[in-house]
Amino acid sequence: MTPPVPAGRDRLRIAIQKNGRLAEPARALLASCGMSWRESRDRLFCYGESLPVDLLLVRDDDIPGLIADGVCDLGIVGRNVMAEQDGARRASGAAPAFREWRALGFGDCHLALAIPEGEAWESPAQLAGKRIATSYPALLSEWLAREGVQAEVVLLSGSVEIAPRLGQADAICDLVSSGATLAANQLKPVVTLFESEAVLAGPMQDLDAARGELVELLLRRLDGALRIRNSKLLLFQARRESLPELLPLLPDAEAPTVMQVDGADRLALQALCHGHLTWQRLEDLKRAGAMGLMVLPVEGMLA
Ligand SMILES: Nc1ncnc2c1ncn2[C@@H]1O[C@H](COP(=O)(O)OP(=O)(O)OP(=O)(O)O)[C@@H](O)[C@H]1O
Ligand SMILES: O=P(O)(O)OC[C@H]1O[C@H](OP(=O)(O)OP(=O)(O)O)[C@H](O)[C@@H]1O
Ligand SMILES: [Mg+2]
Repeated sequence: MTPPVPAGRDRLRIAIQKNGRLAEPARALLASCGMSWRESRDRLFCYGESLPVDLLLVRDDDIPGLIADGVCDLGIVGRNVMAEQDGARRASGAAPAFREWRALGFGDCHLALAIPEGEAWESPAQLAGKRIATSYPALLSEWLAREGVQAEVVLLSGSVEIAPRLGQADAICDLVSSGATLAANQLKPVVTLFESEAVLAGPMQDLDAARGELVELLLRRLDGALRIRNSKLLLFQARRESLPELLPLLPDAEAPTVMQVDGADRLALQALCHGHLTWQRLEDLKRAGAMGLMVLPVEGMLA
């Protein structure tokens, strides 16, 4: 394994999930910012080749703590994990030690309270004295306190949805994405406690000067990558009189570039669209007078 760089290092270290849902998208996002790595044989540490930015491959639960301890500078982790650990620190009187630096737009899910399908839901008050199974005790306890409900929190590290069937709990509080796991366990969601996605997590304060510049470069590239993630460049020609009908069909476009085509009664237009360019929209544009429509992927962008 490549030896860890000693403290006071001028390289940047980013922790990402080793395996699991966020592992691949996190790597892909960093790679789209121009990073490449040499992997160690044990695949726990990746030495940055194109930039002095190394990766630490870990369990997602460890990422906020690694940032808090200064072992790594930044991390990519679910907002749910960060908020839970932040809540646990708050409950124990510890100061906040990490914060969300950027929302990354993948790993969407939410933390929901769910009860057996056959039961009626009226209000949180009906949970008084009940047992609720969860892997998110801090977030659940904070919600119960806000609602003024006293219930028993049953801590499980996984397979939470099965707890009611096993007689371990009366309700559950767990992550939901498609809702398939709840449905398969005859549970229904009744309250959303928390909305989550993957985030870039970092310390509360800015990084020291040596690594500050590297972080700025990284954030600049990351912001560019996030901005163009769903963006497409739209090219077409049109007659000037079609513009009033065409432009309202491009509400998500940055001010389109309009050029006169030499020797023709035509304009050439170029628009960077940030929303989804559906076939329907392209057909609407064609009907409104767009000619020779072309949709191009955007590879990179620096604001
Ligand atoms: N069903 C889901 N759909 C979408 N995103 C999810 C879903 N479940 C979890 N996530 C998000 O992905 C993150 C990682 O989920 P994963 O299941 O890979 O974690 P894990 O089993 O705790 O992994 P690790 O082995 O690293 O501890 C979660 O913390 C959450 O932010
Ligand atoms: O709404 P759905 O799309 O069904 O997703 C929700 C499920 O996904 C996660 O579990 P995961 O599959 O990661 O299993 P684990 O909890 O055992 O890690 C989460 O804990 C839920 O159980
Ligand atoms: Mg985990």
